[in-house]
Amino acid sequence: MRKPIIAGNWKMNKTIAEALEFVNDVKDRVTTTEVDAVICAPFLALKDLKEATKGTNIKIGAQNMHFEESGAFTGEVAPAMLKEIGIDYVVIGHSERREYFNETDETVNKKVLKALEVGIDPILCCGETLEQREASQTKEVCKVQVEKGLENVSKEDLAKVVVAYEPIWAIGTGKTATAEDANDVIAYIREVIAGLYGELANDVRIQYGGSVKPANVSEIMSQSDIDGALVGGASLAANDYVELVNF
Ligand SMILES: O=C[C@H](O)COP(=O)(O)O
Repeated sequence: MRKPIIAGNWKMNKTIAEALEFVNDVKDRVTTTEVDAVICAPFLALKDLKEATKGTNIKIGAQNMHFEESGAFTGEVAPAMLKEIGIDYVVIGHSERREYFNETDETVNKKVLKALEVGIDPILCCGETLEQREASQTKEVCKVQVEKGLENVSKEDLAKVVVAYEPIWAIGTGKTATAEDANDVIAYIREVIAGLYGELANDVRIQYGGSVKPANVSEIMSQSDIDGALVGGASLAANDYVELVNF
């Protein structure tokens, strides 16, 4: 049985003060232990958020990290720096990072491997553009991104990886893939993982992301292969986050 995982991805939103106000508002309302409730926040707020959520059911994730351990990489954050403050998850290869910060399948793979090595669970993102969808390339694009992202991940580590399927055209646009469409692609992604790891693919949690909100989360979560959601915009409002997690 795969434990559902609902992760808010705040992107470049919320100061430390705003982040703390948010968790203080939601922490007593995120009581379920049947769902992994995660907040992926900007780097600066992570340490304070970890402290503020101690003893609660909320887990904290970063939105990126470098794959090198240390060195001359101005402006970057190393895996051990996140591990030191107890970060639980790290989003890797979000489409915004691929588009605006030149992330490639190769760097994504290096980051996935490094996260696993230091003991942080990676959320590996994949998804197609509108152009690719219209050219019926959705599955092929996801296949390549997932296969390359998982290269050299051991069987033992596989279940620590969360995959997030986010069709780019559905991110922040208000357009959602139908729950059935999303499930179809996610079931296909599971087949791709099964092609690499056999039955262990059944232990991998795969999220859907793209305009998920309280009004559509239960329909999305009722699908057979969808194990969670990676939520941008709607995760910024405390009441919405609580509703999402308690879908
Ligand atoms: O990481 C989250 C996704 O990019 C979805 O963002 P959204 O919920 O604002 O569409």
